[in-house]
Amino acid sequence: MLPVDQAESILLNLVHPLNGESDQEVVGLLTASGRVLAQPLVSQLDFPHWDNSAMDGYAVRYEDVVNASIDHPQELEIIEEIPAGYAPQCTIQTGQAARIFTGACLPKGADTIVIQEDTERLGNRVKILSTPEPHAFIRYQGSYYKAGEPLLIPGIPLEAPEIAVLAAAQCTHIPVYRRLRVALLSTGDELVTPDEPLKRGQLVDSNQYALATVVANLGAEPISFGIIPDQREVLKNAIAHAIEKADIVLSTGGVSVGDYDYVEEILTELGGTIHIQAVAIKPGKPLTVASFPHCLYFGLPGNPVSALVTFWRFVQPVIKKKSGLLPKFWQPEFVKARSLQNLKGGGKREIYFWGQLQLVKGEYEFQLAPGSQISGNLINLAQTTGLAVLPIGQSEVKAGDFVQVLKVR
Ligand SMILES: Nc1nc2c(c(=O)[nH]1)N[C@H]1C(S)=C(S)[C@@H](COP(=O)(O)OP(=O)(O)OC[C@H]3O[C@@H](n4cnc5c(N)ncnc54)[C@H](O)[C@@H]3O)O[C@H]1N2
Ligand code: MOO
Ligand SMILES: [Mg+2]
Repeated sequence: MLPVDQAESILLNLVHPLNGESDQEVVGLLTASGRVLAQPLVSQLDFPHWDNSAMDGYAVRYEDVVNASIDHPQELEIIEEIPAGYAPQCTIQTGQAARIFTGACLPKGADTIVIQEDTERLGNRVKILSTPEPHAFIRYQGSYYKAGEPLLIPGIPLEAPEIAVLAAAQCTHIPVYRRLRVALLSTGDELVTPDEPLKRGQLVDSNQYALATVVANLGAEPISFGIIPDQREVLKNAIAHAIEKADIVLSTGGVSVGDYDYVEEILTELGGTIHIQAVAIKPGKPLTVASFPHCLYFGLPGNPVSALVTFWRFVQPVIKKKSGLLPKFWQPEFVKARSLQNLKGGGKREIYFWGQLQLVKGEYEFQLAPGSQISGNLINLAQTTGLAVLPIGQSEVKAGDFVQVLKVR
């Protein structure tokens, strides 16, 4: 059995991220959400594009209002009104001001904005009732970003803030990495689909649906191969087909030591290189990983909790890294949390307990899912947001003590 951290580093070293040139496609602003930027973005626009006012008020020359106060108001002549979107025509001379609104261009000659709350309007004149700071409320051209500098770097996920930047930069054709194709297949003679009547001994294939969900949530494209019976040749054909179609294959079941556990043998027969056969993790020990020239194959254990735990711990960072994301976006996120229950360790495997991670008064707490923490029990897996980890050699975490927790959503 490989230690968890060794298995993780083997896996991450096997990942060849998508190529920013050959694996890119172009999407629009409204379809870019959740995608990963594939090329650096540079704008030819300064931000702000023009010197402009941050407030509704009057554009003035600072020297004209330097001694203004309620007792000694400074009176200026208003020579132009400048709403947002309008290009000012006049130059402000000594003794003059322009009426100006938020976002409107600063007129030539003016260097300061006086907010309208500090003024009194008298027809085409304005009394300035207090001295502003020099350059007050001016948003200078290029003060946020100068044309030609790097704006967005490849490998970042595109969400609302980045899409706002892309829109503002008039980038309407966005180069993103293509979606990863992730094939899913469930092995097992006992399995039926959720809409089939259950006969004695049968079980619904829940893994396929769980995995399709987590894969899609990562922005990849799940390709379902359905349920494959425990028949060597049928399974071999299905696996061969999946490897051909996908960047990553996730099968569940058939990786332990039972007579019908064929996955590893088939992977070897198909020319795969086996990198991992078992990991010292509970649940999830029989995790099997093989590589093919264009595909990475994960044989996840069949038990529903084992399948999801090994997905979260090993497959998720692999999918993220392969998708083109920068390391800070694919590295697993562990947090320190106060355990609300005793967690019992022991044995030869790193133990993953499932439950809820909640932030209480600035500190994480881990609430163990009640009921049986056994890999066949998917019922108490609902609402899992974190996995508390007990390393090998640690016999327990007492209620109230801290434990490392892997965030899973
Ligand atoms: N003698 C030993 N037996 C087992 C060992 C062992 O070391 N020695 N390891 C156990 C561990 S740990 C696990 S985990 C399982 C893994 O088994 P497989 O990956 O071979 O999976 P199966 O045997 O096919 O199924 C296990 C279990 O999961 C249910 N299952 C399978 N597929 C699905 C699915 N798509 N959706 C829902 N549930 C599924 C299946 O019915 C079985 O109950 O092996 C132990 N055995
Ligand atoms: O590894 Mo198994 O997943 O312990 O039940
Ligand atoms: Mg088995």
